[in-house]
Amino acid sequence: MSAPVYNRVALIGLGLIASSMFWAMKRAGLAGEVTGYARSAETRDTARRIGLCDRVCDSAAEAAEGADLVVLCVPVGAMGAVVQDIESVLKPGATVSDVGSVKAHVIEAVAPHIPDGVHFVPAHPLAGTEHSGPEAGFAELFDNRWSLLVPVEGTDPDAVQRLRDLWEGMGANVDEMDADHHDLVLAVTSHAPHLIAYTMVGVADDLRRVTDSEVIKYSAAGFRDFTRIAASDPTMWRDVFLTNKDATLEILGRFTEELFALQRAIRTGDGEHLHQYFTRTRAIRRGIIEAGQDTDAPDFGRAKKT
Ligand SMILES: NC(=O)C1=CN([C@@H]2O[C@H](COP(=O)(O)OP(=O)(O)OC[C@H]3O[C@@H](n4cnc5c(N)ncnc54)[C@H](O)[C@@H]3O)[C@@H](O)[C@H]2O)C=CC1
Ligand SMILES: O=C(O)C(=O)Cc1ccc(O)cc1
Repeated sequence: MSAPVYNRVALIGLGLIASSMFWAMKRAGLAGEVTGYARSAETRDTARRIGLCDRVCDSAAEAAEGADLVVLCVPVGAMGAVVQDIESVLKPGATVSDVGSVKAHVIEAVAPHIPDGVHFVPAHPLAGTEHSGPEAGFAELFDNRWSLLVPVEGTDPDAVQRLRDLWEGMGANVDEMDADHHDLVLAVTSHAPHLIAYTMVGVADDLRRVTDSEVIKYSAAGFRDFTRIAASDPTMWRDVFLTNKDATLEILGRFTEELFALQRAIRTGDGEHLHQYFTRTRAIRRGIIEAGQDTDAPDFGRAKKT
């Protein structure tokens, strides 16, 4: 057990990430008391029933009042509204953080509502599953995964270090990045791939009407991964695409160009083009493995502990 990093932590939005944070903090004794708030009474009841949070509150302000760390764990599009509910109760010296999958938009929506004397340190754990809600979380979710901190310029280094201590205590490896770079990297590694998975499952579903259940019955591993990813929470992913619009469109534009080139190679029988392309992508995968950065799970973001 470590010494607590924060005496009081408030989790706003009790879904997969908040519940995993709660169990991970408890596992390592990182917080004295953890309060929680969820918008729906049903989620709050579930949280109370399963012992998620030391105290489940009926408003975000009640949960955040007196907290040393408040973590916004709601969909990216809801962050701005949630911080407005709590801004008047934030304690001087407290830190506000978030776990949103997009950073520039969250900073734009949240930073104007952070009172003087309160620190704001945005974060993003690169770990998740296709499941959501208060019962989806588990203490090991962040073990040996990256968590990215995205502090705005001029942020108190002690506040950043303390949040780093918390994430490391929850098992994660921590790096710092600026918001625009984060959003571009995530568009390539997470956001565009999710959109492609959604599309591929939609296409297969259309086809299923013709081929009956064969598409699912005989699906190989690649397609199974697509169906897992495409089962992710619709609200969360709608918000990701609407708030990381420019970077996602940039990557999708490049993707479409390459796809058209491959499509043309197939149509014209240009085996040389296909072979060269696949040789290049195979070398990339092998390079990743040799560098010790392999993902050893079908999901995303595992990093080698150094
Ligand atoms: N699911 C994943 O794999 C990952 C998600 N994230 C980010 O973490 C955040 C939370 O995601 P999850 O825990 O997966 O979601 P979730 O769907 O499991 O939980 C979200 C919670 O926020 C609540 N909520 C929704 N709108 C709200 C509002 N307007 N006001 C108050 N509460 C509201 C929901 O009722 C629910 O309790 C999102 O910003 C997401 O982008 C980050 C890393 C991985
Ligand atoms: O389950 C998967 O494959 C993921 O990609 C999990 C995930 C989803 C969203 C994030 O912002 C970070 C990680």
